Amino acid sequence: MVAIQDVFRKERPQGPATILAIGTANPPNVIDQSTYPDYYFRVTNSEHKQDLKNKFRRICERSTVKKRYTYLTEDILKENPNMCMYKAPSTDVRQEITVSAVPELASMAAVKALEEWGRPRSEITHLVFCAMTGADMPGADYQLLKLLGLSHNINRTMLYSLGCYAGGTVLRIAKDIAENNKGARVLVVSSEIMTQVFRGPDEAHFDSLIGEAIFGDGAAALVVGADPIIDVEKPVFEIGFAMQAVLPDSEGSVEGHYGHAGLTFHLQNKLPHVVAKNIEKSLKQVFEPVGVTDWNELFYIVHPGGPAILDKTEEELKLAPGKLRTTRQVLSEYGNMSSATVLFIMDEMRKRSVEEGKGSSGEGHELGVLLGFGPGLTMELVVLRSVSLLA
Ligand SMILES: CC(=O)CC(=O)SCCNC(=O)CCNC(=O)[C@H](O)C(C)(C)COP(=O)(O)OP(=O)(O)OC[C@H]1O[C@@H](n2cnc3c(N)ncnc32)[C@H](O)[C@@H]1OP(=O)(O)O
Repeated sequence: MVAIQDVFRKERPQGPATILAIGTANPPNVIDQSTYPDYYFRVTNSEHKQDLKNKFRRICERSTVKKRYTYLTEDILKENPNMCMYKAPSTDVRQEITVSAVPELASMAAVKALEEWGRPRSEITHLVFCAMTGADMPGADYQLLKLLGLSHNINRTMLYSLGCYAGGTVLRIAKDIAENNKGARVLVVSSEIMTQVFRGPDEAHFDSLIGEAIFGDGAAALVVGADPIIDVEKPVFEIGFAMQAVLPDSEGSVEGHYGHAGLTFHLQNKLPHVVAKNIEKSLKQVFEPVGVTDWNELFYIVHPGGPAILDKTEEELKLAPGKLRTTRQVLSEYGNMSSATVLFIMDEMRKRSVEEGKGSSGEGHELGVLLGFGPGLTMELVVLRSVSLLA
C-alpha cells in the first residue's frame, strides 16, 4: 500500500520566500496631532483636568507624530459616552465596530496588493492574518475570504491579540509556508483598529495617555511566495531568516488586558531601554556568521512604538543619522499602527528607494533587518534581502 505521506508529500521550491507585492490602507478620518489635545479633552469631557491636558500636549508634541487615521468619529463617541470614560462598560460597542472594521480595512489593503501582484486571486493558496483586536468566530480571515472572493479551499491562519510584534510573526509564518509548499502564494494581512483601546484620561494611568498620543488605525497586505515567475511577478524583498525571542528582564514592559471597558494598555517607562539594550545581541547572533559587524551596513525597519525606542536603538547600535528616517517618516505620517507599522515602512522604503535612484529596494543596501516588538516583551527579527533596482 502507498503511504499517505508519499501521496501528499509536497515538492519544495528552490529559492527563498519573496515579497511580491505590498498594499496599505487607512480609514478616512484624519487626526491632526497639533489640535488633538484640545479635541481629545473636549470629546472625553475632561476639560477640567488642565494639568493632565498640558502634560498630554507635551507628549503629543514630542511624539513626532503629525497625523494618524481613525475609525472613531466624534459622532460615534457622542453616541457612546462610556467609550470616553477611562473605564466604563463599553466592550460590546467597541467589539461591534471592530469586528466589521478589521476585515473591511484589510480588504482595502489586500485589493491593492493583489492588483500589484497581477495574478488571479484564485492562485492565492494561503492566508495569514493578524489583528490585535476584533476576535470573532468565524474570524476576520473568513470575512476577508468572502470580501475578496478567495477560494474556499485556501489554508487560513488567524492570529488575534499578539500586539505590535505580529508584523514580524506573519512574515515568519509566511516564509515557512512559502518555502515548504511549491507554488504556494500567501496573502499576508495585518489590520489594526484601535477602537478597543480609545478611552478617556485618568491621572493614575498616564501610560494609557501615551497610547492615546501615538496609536492610529491602518492595514497592510503582502503577497509572499518562492521562485517568482520571471517577467510576471516582481520581487520586492526576499525573507532570508526569521526568529522570535522573549527579551530578558522585560516581563510587564507592555501588556494589554481585556475587560468590560475594552482593551487597556499598560506600558512601563523602561520599555525603550529594554528594547534597545537587547537588539545588538540578536544582531550579532544573526549577522556575524555572514560577516556583517558594522550595523550601518544594514537597512532598518523598526517598529516605532514611540520615538524614545528609535532614539535609544540608534544610540545603542551607533547608527549614522538618517538610518531610521523611513521608520520615523511612517511614525510621523501614520502614528503607531501596531503590527501594520513595519509593513507600511517596508512599502515606503521600496518606493523611496526607487524615487531616490538607490541601487536596491533597501535604500541601496543588500541586507536589512525588520524588528517587531510587543507584549512579552516579545521581539520578532526578520532578515530581509533587497532586490536590485539597477537596470
Ligand atoms: C501595542 C504593542 O504591542 C507595542 C507598542 O508599540 S506599545 C507602545 C510602546 N511605546 C512606548 O512605550 C512609548 C515610548 N516613549 C516615548 O516614545 C516617549 O517617552 C514619548 C513620546 C511618549 C514622550 O516623549 P518625552 O516627553 O520626550 O518622554 P519623557 O520625558 O521620557 O516622558 C514624559 C513624561 O511621560 C511620562 N512617561 C513616559 N513613559 C511613560 C510610561 N510608560 N508610563 C507612564 N508615564 C510615562 C514620564 O514619566 C514623563 O513624566 P513627567 O513629565 O511627569 O516627568
